[in-house]
Amino acid sequence: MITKLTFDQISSAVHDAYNACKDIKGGQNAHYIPYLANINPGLFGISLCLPDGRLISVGDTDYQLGIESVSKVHTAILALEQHGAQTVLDDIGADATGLPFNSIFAILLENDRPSTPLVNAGAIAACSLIEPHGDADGKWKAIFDNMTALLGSEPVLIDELYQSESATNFENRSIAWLLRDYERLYDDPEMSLDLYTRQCSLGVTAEQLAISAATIADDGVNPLTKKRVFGAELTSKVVALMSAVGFYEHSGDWLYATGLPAKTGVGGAIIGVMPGLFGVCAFAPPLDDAGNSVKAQAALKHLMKSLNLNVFSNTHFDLVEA
Ligand SMILES: NC(=O)CC[C@H](N)C(=O)O
Repeated sequence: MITKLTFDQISSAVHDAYNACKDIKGGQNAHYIPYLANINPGLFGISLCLPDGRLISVGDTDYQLGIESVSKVHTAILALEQHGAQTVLDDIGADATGLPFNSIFAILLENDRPSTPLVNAGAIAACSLIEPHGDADGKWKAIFDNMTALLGSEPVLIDELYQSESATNFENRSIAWLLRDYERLYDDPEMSLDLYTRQCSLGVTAEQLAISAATIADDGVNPLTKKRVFGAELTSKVVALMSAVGFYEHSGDWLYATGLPAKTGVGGAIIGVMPGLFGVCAFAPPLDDAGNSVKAQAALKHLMKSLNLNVFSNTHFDLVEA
């Protein structure tokens, strides 16, 4: 079924979601990363980007937030673009772990495979896969440039966050060396870990993240810059990865409740992709027990319900002029 929607109707739905959720309490900032523990828990914003580049933004959508695990999507895209879908499946995997994002147990259960580039193990493995092999500066440039192309503008490294994470990421260090032992890291472990930590420490706005989500929804063409960032055949792979594990151990519940393929980060952002329709980002720092923003989840759930959209249903919308 095709629903006709105007820009104003979509804009109202975004504003309604904001107003309905702005007073929601609950959750707490990521406490294990000192920088994130101290950011203002009251920040909240939603930004939605349409394939024609029009943006609808409400709230704190120009606040520079820590991208954290949302960056796993961006670097997975780069690994897919550089190596192809089959190599990423063979070398990393695409399975949901059903376990927390930093689970070492998941690596053991998955018979030595990192399992998916959207959990910590697979994301560190993805950084190890990025070309040019053995060249930390060259790899960082590739990760940064790819991120910039997806966002449509440059992110900014939040040095304090990078230092904060580097000083406390002992679990991720264990993951990197365990993968090394299983021959599931494809470059130097400390270098791969550092690249991962650095990409998680990039500062981006909710608006930039919505544009990157819209680039995925738009089959790899950035709706603002109009530049092709990745091959259209990769969209379904990226959306499949996000659907399978975007909310870690809560991924099934999320997808069942909302029908929105999405990916969270402990900085409080969630990006959502409706292929062909829009990319969206909601942001609020307090998290649930799985590390997913409480308020951003509520806002995206509200939005999907009021637009009557679901990736598993046959309702699509045609954007029409009023
Ligand atoms: N889920 C997340 O956003 C986790 C990212 C964080 N940098 C970590 O590795 O723990």
